[in-house]
Amino acid sequence: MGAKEASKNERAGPKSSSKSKPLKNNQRRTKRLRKSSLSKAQRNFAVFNKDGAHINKYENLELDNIESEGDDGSERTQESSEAPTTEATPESEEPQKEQAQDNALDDNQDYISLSMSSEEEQESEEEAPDEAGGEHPGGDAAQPRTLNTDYPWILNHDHSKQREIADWLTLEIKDFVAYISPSQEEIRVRNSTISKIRNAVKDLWPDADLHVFGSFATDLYLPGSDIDCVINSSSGDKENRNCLYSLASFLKRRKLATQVEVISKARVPIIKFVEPISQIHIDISFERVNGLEAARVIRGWLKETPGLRELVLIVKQFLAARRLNMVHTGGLGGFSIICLVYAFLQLHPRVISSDIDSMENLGILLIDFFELYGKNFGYDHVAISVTDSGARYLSKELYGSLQNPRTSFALAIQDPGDKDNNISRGSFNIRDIKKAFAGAFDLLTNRCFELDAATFKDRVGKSILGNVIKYRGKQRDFKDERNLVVNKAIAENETYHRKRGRIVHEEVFTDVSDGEKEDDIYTVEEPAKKKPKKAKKAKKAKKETKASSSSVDTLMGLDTQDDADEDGYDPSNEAPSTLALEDARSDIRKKSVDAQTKRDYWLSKGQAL
Ligand SMILES: Nc1ncnc2c1ncn2[C@@H]1O[C@H](COP(=O)(O)OP(=O)(O)OP(=O)(O)O)[C@@H](O)[C@H]1O
Ligand SMILES: [Mg+2]
Repeated sequence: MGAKEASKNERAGPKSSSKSKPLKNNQRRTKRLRKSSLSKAQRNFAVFNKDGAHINKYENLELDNIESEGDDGSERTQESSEAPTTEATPESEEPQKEQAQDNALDDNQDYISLSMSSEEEQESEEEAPDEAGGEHPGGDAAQPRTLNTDYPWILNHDHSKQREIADWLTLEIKDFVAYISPSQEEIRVRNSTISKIRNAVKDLWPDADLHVFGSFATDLYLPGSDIDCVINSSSGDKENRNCLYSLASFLKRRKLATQVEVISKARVPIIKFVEPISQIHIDISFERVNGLEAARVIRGWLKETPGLRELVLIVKQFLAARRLNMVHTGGLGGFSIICLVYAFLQLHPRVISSDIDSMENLGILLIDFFELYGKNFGYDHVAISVTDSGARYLSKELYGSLQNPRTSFALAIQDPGDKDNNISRGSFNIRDIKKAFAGAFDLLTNRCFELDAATFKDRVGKSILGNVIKYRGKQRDFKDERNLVVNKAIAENETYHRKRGRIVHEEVFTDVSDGEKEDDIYTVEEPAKKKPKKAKKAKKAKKETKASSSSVDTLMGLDTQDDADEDGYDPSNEAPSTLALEDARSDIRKKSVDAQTKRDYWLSKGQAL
């Protein structure tokens, strides 16, 4: 079956006659769960819990050991080619298939298996003690593994007495986020790591400065996340092969870098290395400002969007645990995850109409997120646009630059900093990502119904979130100490933007260093012969194609007659140039809210059953 055909079937949604009976039961359960969350009335789901479909598919799986990639401690400098940006070949999909088989999931192709979650976890052999004395989800006492090691966030945090199962899941999400949020020490280590590298960079190139962007500059990092940096200089000439190698060997000589890789031929040339004291992975790119601008935009989103940080961290961990977070293997990178969750919250009918408070309904929202992007989203036709002031759906037909030339079944997210850039174009393994989301929806809802039907006694020590996420690694405290230590990456990014006032793309150099210097003596490597700087590629002129007659339902992948739009609003009829205007955008969102409220389209589609 071709990608498009498969996708059409997938988009048929819950009303498709091909849906099996258990799935219908499952959908009914979900709807009830939502009602439960909204009305806060106690409901009994036991009647839906008789088909055994709730059994946790992960429970009997042995944890697979990550084969460490280049962690032999040896330093290496290697030339890597550009990461693939097109759809997966059958060969490139093979490792994940093998992994799925290793995990005995071959009888359950809907789910993507769990694996170890982060670099930090690869190194840790420690097992968290079973302080809560709880059982593994499902309560199989014969499990050979130490209990609770996969979901340590429930230690001493028992929510099993919650009347509403959805509230239990919300509280677990908050616990998970507190569990993996950084301690003072972790923030200090990141700060000092960056200071050391910045000082070294300034020693090597006095006209340059190092800035941090990515998850450290947005507070969206997991304990094992890398730090993304960029070096900008007043001469603007550091993005070339010679400079990359000079910096790599300079950092090695100063013992600031091990496991060094120079990737000079990629679209965005970088050097990658591990800082030996902190063991943090660092990526350094050169002479560009878009990441610094994106960090500011994302922090703005975080301020105005309750629940965004929580859901992003959960989805990040969810994908990391399945190795679906690495763009070079077709996974979904951190930036794409942020945009997906932001768009989801910005366009969620009940969030934008203030029907629900996001922070009090994280559980329901997580389930909705998995349902939307796992089951209902129309990947073939819909692109996602996120800007510094909101999100909207675009018709792919209107935005040719966001389309994948090889397949229509691809995630398309418009870069907030460049409307012609699809930031998720490298995520060619969207099929597995979608499957993983769909599987998580089923597992989470089934788990909710199972526990709702259980006695309070039987619930003790159980986890809902643990059905889809695990976290293994050094045991952590539940300390979110971000308010106790300044995150220097954020402070410096704010300074950067204050100094610049606004980003001028031609002038990328802004010095925000605090004057810290290292005293040690070093030898600056003689720079290799300079090559003429490559002329920057001119942006491709993109012609937006004619407006199509796609309806909101088509865009949402809910193209059914019953869901026909009552108010006739069709965003695809809006001229893209108009859509880009601030006023028009808020107008569109308003219209969109009305349409969504009237038809309550994807969220409430099942409540009709
Ligand atoms: N495809 C892309 N197009 C443009 N910019 C990108 C793209 N991918 C990443 N970036 C830039 O790099 C930054 C870091 O991206 P990354 O995917 O590492 O996310 P992250 O928030 O740092 O997550 P993680 O903690 O997983 O590393 C983004 O904030 C963005 O500025
Ligand atoms: Mg990053």
